Amino acid sequence: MRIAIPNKGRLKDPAMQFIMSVGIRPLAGDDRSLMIPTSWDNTELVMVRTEDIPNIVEAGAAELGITGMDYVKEAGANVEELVKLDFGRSRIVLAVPSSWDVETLEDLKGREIRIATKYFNIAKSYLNEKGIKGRLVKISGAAEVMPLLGAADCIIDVMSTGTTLRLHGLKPIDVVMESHASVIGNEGWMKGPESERINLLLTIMKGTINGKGKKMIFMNVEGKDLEMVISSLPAMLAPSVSKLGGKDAWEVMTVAEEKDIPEIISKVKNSGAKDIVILDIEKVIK
Ligand SMILES: Nc1ncnc2c1ncn2[C@@H]1O[C@H](COP(=O)(O)OP(=O)(O)OP(=O)(O)O)[C@@H](O)[C@H]1O
Ligand SMILES: O=P(O)(O)OC[C@H]1O[C@H](OP(=O)(O)OP(=O)(O)O)[C@H](O)[C@@H]1O
Ligand SMILES: [Mg+2]
Repeated sequence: MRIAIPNKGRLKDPAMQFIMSVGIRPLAGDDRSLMIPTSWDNTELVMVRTEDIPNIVEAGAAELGITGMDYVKEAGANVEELVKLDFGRSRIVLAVPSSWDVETLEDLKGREIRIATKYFNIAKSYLNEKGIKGRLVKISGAAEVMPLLGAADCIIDVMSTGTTLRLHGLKPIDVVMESHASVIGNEGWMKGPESERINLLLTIMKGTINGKGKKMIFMNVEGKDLEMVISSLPAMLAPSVSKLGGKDAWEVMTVAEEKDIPEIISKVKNSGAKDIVILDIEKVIK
C-alpha cells in the first residue's frame, strides 16, 4: 500500500507526525528519498507536492494521501475524503485594495476586475456562481503583491491571520472556501485488493484522532467517599470502579478531556481521592 504525503510546505511536518502517531514508522532512507519503506509490511510513504496528491490518489498511484481539501477541489479530483484531520486549517478569501469603496461582493458587481490567484479553478467557479465579471491571472504564489505591482486588481488567496493582506494594503471581503487537511482515498479503494488493510488503517487513524486531548485518570478512594468522588467525574460511559483487596477501598478509573483535568483533580481531591495517576491515551477505537 502507498500513502502519499507532502514533501514540502506547511503540511509536511504535521502529516508526518500524524502518520507516526498512527504507528507507521518510516524506515530511515536517504534524506532525499521520495519513496520510504515503513515499519508496516508492504506499506510505503510517497513524498510528493501537496497540490499533486489529489491527482496521484485519483490515478490510483497511491491508495491514500494527506493533502488540503482546497487542493482536492482545485484539482477537481475524483477522490473520497476519508478522515478529516485537525491541521492545515485555512480560509481562501477574495481580497480587494483597502482603499476601494467596496465592502461586500455586491459592491463589485458591474466592475471589470483582474484577480490574481493560484486557485484558478476554484476562483473560476466562484466568480460564475456569484455572477461577478473577473479576468483571472494565474500565479503560483506571493499573490498579495500582485495588486501593488499592477499585475491584478484583487486576489483570491489563503488567509490565516490576515497579516500578509494588511501588509500589502488589501482587505478580505468574502470567504471563497474553508479548508483543512484530510486523508483522501481513491474512489475504488473499497474494491481493491488492499481494502481490508486500508479499512484497518482508517480505523486506527480515526482512533488516533479520537484519542487526542484525552487522558486516563486512576485514583484510590475509601468506601465512605466513593459516591462523592464518582459524582464529580465525567466518563465516556461511566467510571469503572474495582475493589482494592482486603479493605473498604476502591480504584476508580475514567477518561477525561485534557482541558478538564485541573478541575477534576481539584474536585476529586476535595472529595477524598488519593494516589491520582494520569496517563496519556494513544488511541480510542469506537
Ligand atoms: N497560512 C497558510 N498559508 C498557506 N497555506 C495554508 C495556511 N494555513 C493552512 N494552509 C494549507 O496548507 C496547504 C498549503 O500547503 P503548500 O505546501 O502548498 O503551501 P506552503 O506551505 O505555502 O508551501 P509553498 O507555498 O512554499 O509550496 C493548503 O492546503 C492550505 O490550505
Ligand atoms: O494571513 P497570514 O497569516 O498572513 O498568512 C497567509 C499567507 O501565508 C501563505 O504564504 P506563504 O508564506 O506560504 O507563501 P506563498 O504565497 O508563496 O505560498 C499564504 O499564501 C499567505 O500569503
Ligand atoms: Mg505557500
